[in-house]
Amino acid sequence: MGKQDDRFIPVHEPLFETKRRIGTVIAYRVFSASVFVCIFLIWFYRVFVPVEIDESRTGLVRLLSLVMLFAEIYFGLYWVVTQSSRWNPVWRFTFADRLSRIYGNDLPRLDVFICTADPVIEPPLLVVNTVLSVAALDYPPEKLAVYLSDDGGSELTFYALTEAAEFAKTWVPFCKKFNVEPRSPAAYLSAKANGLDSSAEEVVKLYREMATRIEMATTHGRVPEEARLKHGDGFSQWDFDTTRRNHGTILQILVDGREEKTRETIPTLVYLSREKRPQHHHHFKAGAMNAMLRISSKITCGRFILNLDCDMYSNNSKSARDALCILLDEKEGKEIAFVQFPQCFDNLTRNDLYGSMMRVGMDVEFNGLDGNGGPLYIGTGCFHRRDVICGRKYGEEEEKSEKIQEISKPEMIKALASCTYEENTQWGKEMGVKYGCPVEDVITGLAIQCRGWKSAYLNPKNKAFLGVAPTNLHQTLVQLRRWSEGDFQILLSEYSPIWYGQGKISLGLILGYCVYCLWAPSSVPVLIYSVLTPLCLIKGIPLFPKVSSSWCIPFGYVTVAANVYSLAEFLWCGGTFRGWWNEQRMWLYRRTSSYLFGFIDTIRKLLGVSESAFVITAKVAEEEGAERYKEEVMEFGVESPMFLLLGTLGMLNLFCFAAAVMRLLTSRDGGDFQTMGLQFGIAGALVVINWPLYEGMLFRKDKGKMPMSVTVKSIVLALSACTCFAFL
Ligand SMILES: O=c1ccn([C@@H]2O[C@H](COP(=O)(O)OP(=O)(O)O[C@H]3O[C@H](CO)[C@@H](O)[C@H](O)[C@H]3O)[C@@H](O)[C@H]2O)c(=O)[nH]1
Ligand SMILES: [Mn+2]
Repeated sequence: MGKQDDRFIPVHEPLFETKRRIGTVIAYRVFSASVFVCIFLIWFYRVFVPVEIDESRTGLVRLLSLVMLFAEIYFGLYWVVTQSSRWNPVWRFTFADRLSRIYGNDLPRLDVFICTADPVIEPPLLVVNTVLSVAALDYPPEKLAVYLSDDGGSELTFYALTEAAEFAKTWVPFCKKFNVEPRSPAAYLSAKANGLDSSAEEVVKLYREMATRIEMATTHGRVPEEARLKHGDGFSQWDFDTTRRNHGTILQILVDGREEKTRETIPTLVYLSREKRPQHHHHFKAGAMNAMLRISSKITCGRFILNLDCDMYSNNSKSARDALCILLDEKEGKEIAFVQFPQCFDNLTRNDLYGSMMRVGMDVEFNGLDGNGGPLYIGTGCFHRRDVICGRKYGEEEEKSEKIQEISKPEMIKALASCTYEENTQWGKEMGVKYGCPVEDVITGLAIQCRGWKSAYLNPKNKAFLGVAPTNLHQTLVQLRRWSEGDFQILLSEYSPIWYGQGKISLGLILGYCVYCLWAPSSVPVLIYSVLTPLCLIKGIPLFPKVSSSWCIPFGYVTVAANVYSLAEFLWCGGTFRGWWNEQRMWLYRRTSSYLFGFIDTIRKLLGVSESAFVITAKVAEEEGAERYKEEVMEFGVESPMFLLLGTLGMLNLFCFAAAVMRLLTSRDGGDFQTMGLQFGIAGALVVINWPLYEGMLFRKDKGKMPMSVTVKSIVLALSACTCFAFL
């Protein structure tokens, strides 16, 4: 150990504390047990209580009840799995003042990695705001470095970054002097929409001018000549034949904190566009992260790394200090590999039409995971230890020395981001972020935990980072398709939490991972339920016990208890009733479209029929669509197989329910209701929840309605399904 390390003297004052809510947990466990008893009764009913046989169709009825049994076993077991994330939740609280007292400004180096991939989908101005927000973190600038990885290889993004480097000289000192929050200029401006202090006016004027220049350049697709002259050495790295999929490494250190003169004003700022060649796989974001890990090791070599998506700006300048309270804690902190903050968004409406907020996930489930060994790494808003993400096992000695031995020549550093550098190395396997999975971050975090590490979840009131969530139905479903597919692939991969995690992480955490890994296959039972219930309703086949039978009680209890509980939890997390209702709709749509496609895609990949792709999520909404989103009108608009499926299921249910109600009204004794009351209930609820879909298919005229072709096909398919089933 060198002299350098004297400041890391052991301190016994804890830098954070962990709290539990014993009373709530016990109450929850009692409730949970009561639900489980009823699930068990339902299974018992399906297996042992003979179905009422209508002579003519014994075989069919037996088969149907077998299929229902399968679905209910899946639901029940999945429910047991989800209990892991509510069984033992913890909350972490940090003592940032103690950190300041102990370390002063002598904090370890922190490198921030920001990924961007496409100047159209991810506008340079948005990226630059993220960069500026972290450049102004409450952290000593000589210890902070910001790396922007541009997989789009775009001159426009580079140009925007040069502008940001200039503006940062005003912005960063301004933020620190006046304690500005949030520190993304755009977010600051919209927060201060009514009235600025005089001190801010000058700065804001500079920002607006810069924003105009960047936006002009973006709309015209042309970098201003002045900028080209000023940053000649940067722009000269673009050749006339450079395309996003074919170019050499472009590396430019825009602000170099290693040089004396810039010290203590703004952090180091680096632009990187790693080499890309058509014959080499670039491994999407994971590849970008690994290139940054290597490049930064030769420039600033921060001991800690913060990873952000290009749309996730820092909303709370204290987040780095909060994270360090955990990572630098002498006792418990030592075993924690990464600190994950929640993924929160600032572009959503109150009732969160597409359930993008993942409220319960972020305010309940992640605390539950933390109690079981630590949250997943979700790819953004996460602080890592450099050497752990690079492969260090728990128990091995950490390399704390942060001295860069010598300043390497740019050409030598650039070689680290070449296409061939990783050949015959462990990069992407045992080192760095793992390759080959659409949710590379989750599998990387899991592997870290399997090497003996824990992770921690920090969710301060003042949200640390805010990003952009998709605000239209199709994009939401596409994103969820990627996630569900990726998580299911993990389950089947060699790193499966079930067999790989066995004995390495706690049972609770294995189950915690399974909650997500089983998203894709849970599409199957939901599909069964939502197809069979309405079809059997018109054919007059009862699937559930009679309304008068006491076997109805477990079915009723499970349904009511689960929904009342989920509503209460949702409201407790700050949601609205409409928000909850929207989320229930999305619960259904996710399962019957995204997850189902994710499931099918994974199977196809296993059979070698297709390959993984990463569909980048759009960060700007088209104007008319954005208006509709504000009014919380559901957006369809595109022809998509996922919509065709949703449309068909919706129509099928509508027809069946309508037909059954007609029959009920014309019959004299209401016998159908006696035997099929629960089915009426389910089908009725489906009609109500699908209402926005019916509006989009049948009544709306705007551009966001369901395309006519999808509507027609859906109706034809639904009618054919009804007819076929009727003749069965
Ligand atoms: O080839 C690529 C593709 C994507 N990205 C970047 O990866 C980030 C995430 O991509 P995005 O399209 O925004 O995906 P989301 O669905 O919003 O991302 C969520 O899900 C991903 C896993 O699917 C995680 O990696 C992300 O951190 C998480 O925010 C963005 O900054 C992109 O610029 C790259 O750098 N290179
Ligand atoms: Mn994103």
